[in-house]
Amino acid sequence: MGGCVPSRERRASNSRVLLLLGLDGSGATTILYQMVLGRRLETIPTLGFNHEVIRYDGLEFELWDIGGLDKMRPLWRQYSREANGIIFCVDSADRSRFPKAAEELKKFFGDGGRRSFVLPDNPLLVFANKQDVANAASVAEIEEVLDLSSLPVG
Ligand SMILES: Nc1nc2c(ncn2[C@@H]2O[C@H](COP(=O)(O)OP(=O)(O)OP(=O)(O)O)[C@@H](O)[C@H]2O)c(=O)[nH]1
Ligand SMILES: [Mg+2]
Repeated sequence: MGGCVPSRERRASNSRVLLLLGLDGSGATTILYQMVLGRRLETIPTLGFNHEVIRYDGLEFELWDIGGLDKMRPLWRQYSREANGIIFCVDSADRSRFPKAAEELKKFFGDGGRRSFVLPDNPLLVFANKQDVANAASVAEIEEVLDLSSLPVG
C-alpha cells in the first residue's frame, strides 16, 4: 500500500490535507474524481487509497480517498493524524447502513477511551451523496441519524 501523508511540519504553508472517507460504496472515489476531473468515472472498490492534488484559491489540497471496506477502516484513523479536514460520504439512499455509518463516524472521532487523532478544530463535511436516487434521505435526516451534533468537531 505504501502511501504516507506528509507531516504538517514538512508541508508547504499553502498545503492542506483532506481525507475522503465513508462506508464502501458511499461514493468517495466518485466524488474525488468529480472534483479532480469534473466528470464521473467508473470505479472499483478502493483497496488502499487514491491520492490527488487540486489547486484552488492559492491553496493546494491533497485529497486522500481511503477505501471504505471493513478491512480498510482502521486506516482512517492512521491517516487522520496529519489531516486538516474530513469529508465523510454517505449513501443517502441506503437507510439500512445509516447505523453502521454513524457507528464508524463515532469510532473515528474516538469513543470508549480510544483517543482520536482528529484535531478538534478540523472541519468535518458530511456529503449526503446519491441525492438523485428516488427516496434518498434528506440532509436533515442524515444529520439526525449520524447524530452530528454530538461529534467533537469545530
Ligand atoms: N446514483 C448514484 N450513484 C453513485 C453516486 N455516487 C457514486 N455512485 C455509484 O456508487 C458506486 C460506488 O461508488 P464509489 O465511488 O466506488 O464508492 P466508494 O465510496 O469509493 O467505495 P469504496 O472504494 O469501496 O470505499 C458506483 O457504482 C458509483 O457509480 C451518486 O451520486 N448517485
Ligand atoms: Mg473508493
